[in-house]
Amino acid sequence: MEIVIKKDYDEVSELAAKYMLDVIRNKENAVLGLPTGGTPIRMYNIVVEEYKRKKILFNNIKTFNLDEYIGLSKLNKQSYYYFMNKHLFSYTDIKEENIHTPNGMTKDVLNECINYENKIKAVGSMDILFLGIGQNGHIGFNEPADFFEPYTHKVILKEKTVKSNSRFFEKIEDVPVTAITMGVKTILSAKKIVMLAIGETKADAISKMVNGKITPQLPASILQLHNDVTVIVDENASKYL
Ligand SMILES: O=P(O)(O)OC[C@H]1O[C@](O)(CO)[C@@H](O)[C@@H]1O
Repeated sequence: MEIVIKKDYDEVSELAAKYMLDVIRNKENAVLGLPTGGTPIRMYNIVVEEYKRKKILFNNIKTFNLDEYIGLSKLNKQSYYYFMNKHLFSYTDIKEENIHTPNGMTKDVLNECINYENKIKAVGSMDILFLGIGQNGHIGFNEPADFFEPYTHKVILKEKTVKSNSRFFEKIEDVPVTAITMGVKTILSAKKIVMLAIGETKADAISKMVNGKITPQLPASILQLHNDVTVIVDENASKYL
């Protein structure tokens, strides 16, 4: 695991964006795995700026998002599909059929999970996957648990996650308590993984992920098994390393 400590959010975002831009420049039909949350927003801004300077194209890029809330439609402002459009896709020439997020409105969640997993397998593998990390060490929506869930699955969100994500909603009761997420094997199947973490609230999870034992109680620790992971943190998130 390569750890890169940067001064602040801007520097973390610039390096993360560089990883994304390098992949897009070198492979016009690259497959990107993408996160939501507050952390990657500046990275997406930088990528959009580069697109606007006509330096990159998205027309053959395929994307797979890590997760989606169950019960929120694509038109819902809190859905992760909406988030991705707002921060990245709507500025680019990406084709709608190349954008993939789990369908949170499905009537058959199990079937949707299998379909999503198959769609990822069908493209071979993600060239690069970006991750944030929850304060409890979750990746995607893989919450601390007694065992690792390998493939795309339904998850019941932890109270801490619902509370933390309630900052994006009007009131906490509006936060969905279930979601569909890639599993840990899905995540590990990406050729390269780049994790971004900002702030002291992530420092404990980052330290356990890097130096602790591999355990489903800290899902991000599974990344120790991948041979090409870069973790980009600001000074605050590196506090316990
Ligand atoms: O970047 P943030 O907002 O701190 O979120 C961290 C993590 O939490 C999630 O938003 C889900 O709770 C993840 O998608 C993300 O990796």
